[in-house]
Amino acid sequence: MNAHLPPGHPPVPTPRIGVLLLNLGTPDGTDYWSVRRYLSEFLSDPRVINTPQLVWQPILQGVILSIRPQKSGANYAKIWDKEHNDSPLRVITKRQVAALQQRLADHPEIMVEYGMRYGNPSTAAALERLQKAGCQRILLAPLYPQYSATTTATANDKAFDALRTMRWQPAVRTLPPYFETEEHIAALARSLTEGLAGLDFEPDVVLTSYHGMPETYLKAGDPYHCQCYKTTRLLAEHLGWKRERLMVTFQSRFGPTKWLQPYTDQTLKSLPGKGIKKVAVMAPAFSVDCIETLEEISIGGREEFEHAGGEKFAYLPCLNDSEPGIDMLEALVRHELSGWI
Ligand SMILES: C=CC1=C(C)c2cc3[nH]c(cc4nc(cc5[nH]c(cc1n2)c(C)c5CCC(=O)O)C(CCC(=O)O)=C4C)c(C)c3C=C
Ligand SMILES: [Fe+2]
Ligand SMILES: [Fe+2]
Repeated sequence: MNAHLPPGHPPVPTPRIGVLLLNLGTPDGTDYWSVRRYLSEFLSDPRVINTPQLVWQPILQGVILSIRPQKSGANYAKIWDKEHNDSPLRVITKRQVAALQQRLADHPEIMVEYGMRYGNPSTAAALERLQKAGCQRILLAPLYPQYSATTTATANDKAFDALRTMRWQPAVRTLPPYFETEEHIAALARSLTEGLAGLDFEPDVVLTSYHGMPETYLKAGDPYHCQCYKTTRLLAEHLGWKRERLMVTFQSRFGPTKWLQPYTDQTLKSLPGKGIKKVAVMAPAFSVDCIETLEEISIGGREEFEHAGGEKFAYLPCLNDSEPGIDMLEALVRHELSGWI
């Protein structure tokens, strides 16, 4: 095609279609400065922290970023992927990209990439790669099943910020929240059933532990809370379980304000006293295992539960690049690309 271009004309790539998996991001290392850089970018996002920047930045840059990177860095070190010397969130996301690219092999024009909202690889760099490779149509796929302004919206915002600067801007679509889709619920059900089959005990209850958020965000209209409860209800219905076999809790509290309740840590501490001594925990707000699941729940939650008298504890991994997880991603992506492929 380029053979007919006049001298000096920029090359014209063959048109392709991009699928950009978007996730939250993670530090480049477990050292103080890597974690500080990441947390500073993350916690400076007004979609995440609603306090006016004039008030918030001195608190963040002064108090929080003096202490938290050390504590978080030590926690990241507990779960760091030694083989790849990288964060599990990035390692698993890369595997999702490779698996999805393979599943879409019947469409060689599709190019799958990933970008992070905070840290590396940035959303802007990923979009530039896609655009340079000739992707004139791009599906932005924030990998958060439940919508929240603190996750889905800010991931899309970041992508749109980058698109604003492009002379040849691709057409874009965004993946809607997929918490209630048949594909998502079926994937969770399969993953849960397979996870339970691998245990040497039958849990009295399964906790569906969702990342929390300040209660004020719910009151301001963020639908995340309701979408979490609906995910669990649909999962119970799909499995034919009594709803009480699944509990909804919220984890990863940050700061002194009231967050969505019931809290996962307090629930785990209280269950043994109520005679519930065997539990399994899954985390359906996370598409990929990360510090919040591998450290906070699988290590910390287990300790809290056992310390309170719990006898059996299992953490069931996220969908990650498992077969049910990639089946789901493939189906969601093919659906969203309809008319383009
Ligand atoms: C006000 C603070 C936070 C809100 C609101 C929030 C929402 C939210 N987050 C996720 C998914 C992830 N969060 C992760 C880490 C993380 N989250 C917060 C704070 C808020 N999250 C902090 C401070 C951190 C950093 C870790 C730490 O210092 O303890 C991650 C994991 C990143 C990793 O590197 O492994 C994910 C994923 C969701 C779904 C969500 C929705 C309400
Ligand atoms: Fe978070
Ligand atoms: Fe609600």
